[in-house]
Amino acid sequence: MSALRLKALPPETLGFAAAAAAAALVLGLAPTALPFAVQVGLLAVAVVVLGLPHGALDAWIARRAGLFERPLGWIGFNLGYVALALAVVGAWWLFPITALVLFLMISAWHFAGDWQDALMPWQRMIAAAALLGMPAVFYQAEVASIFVVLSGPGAEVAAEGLRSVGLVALGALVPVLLMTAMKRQWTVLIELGMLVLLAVFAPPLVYFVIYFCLLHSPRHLRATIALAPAGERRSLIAQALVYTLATLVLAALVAALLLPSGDLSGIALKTLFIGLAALTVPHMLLMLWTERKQANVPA
Ligand SMILES: CC1=C(/C=C/C(C)=C/C=C/C(C)=C/C=C/C=C(C)/C=C/C=C(C)/C=C/C2=C(C)CCCC2(C)C)C(C)(C)CCC1
Ligand SMILES: [Fe+2]
Repeated sequence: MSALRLKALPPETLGFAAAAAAAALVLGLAPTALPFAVQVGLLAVAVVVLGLPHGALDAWIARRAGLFERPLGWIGFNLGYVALALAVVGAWWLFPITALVLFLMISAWHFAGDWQDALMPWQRMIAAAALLGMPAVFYQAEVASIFVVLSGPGAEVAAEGLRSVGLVALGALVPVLLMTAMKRQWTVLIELGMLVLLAVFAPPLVYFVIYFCLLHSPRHLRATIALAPAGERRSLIAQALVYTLATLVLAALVAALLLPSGDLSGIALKTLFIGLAALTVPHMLLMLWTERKQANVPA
């Protein structure tokens, strides 16, 4: 067996694995260490600081890929992005449970991209289904009550469905893990293995925050920054900052207009996840478009 050299692993794999191991250990020993309101606070801060910036470079990616060139094109891109995001918020308002289910499906597709270069499409599908399904397998009541906050009574059905998907995906993940071990794909093996461990020991929001903010977002950010010429990196960071702040202002406005006052965790949870769902649609469409363009397939 070839030696596993930690230095050869991508930095986000190391950071994610270390955080997952620490969280699993602490929460395994003291399962009630993090009250729900603290988990929501953690999620909010981490998503803003580490999660949002990975989409905040979308305008830069779009320009680089040739989606627009002139200032008018830039305005059109921004308006189109916001319009798509608002359409998702509208759809959630009208059809909350269908929107939640679609969000889960689109997210699985999007997160499968984290293993684009390492796994075959069917393996990626299993990995993504397990990634989203595992919290519902190990913490069904918690996932059901989060879904009810997001989409109202009746959304427990989505948690039950997700649990079934998670159970099947967990079974199917075993041969995928064995194959990655046989092929000595240590990065994927560590990431998927630590996800399983984390899903068992960490409550769903902590699980999600560690995956999304320490693996998904940094991987995407690192790939984007690597594309930029060294001289452009400063302006890239400035852009990420401005777009992140703009997103916060927009989210606060939409939440203030649409959400009735109530308990703070519920409002924060709704703003965060419905906000992420809203941003996912334009964010993912852009990723799809640029991938197709790179692969030279007509979009
Ligand atoms: C460019 C632009 C902008 C910005 C943007 C951004 C900043 C973006 C971002 C983006 C992003 C940042 C995205 C994200 C995504 C995310 C996702 C996709 C998520 C998902 C999730 C999930 C699916 C979850 C699930 C769950 C729950 C809910 C509970 C528990 C359990 C579980 C985990 C299962 C603006 C608007 C300013 C303007 C225009 C242009
Ligand atoms: Fe993403």
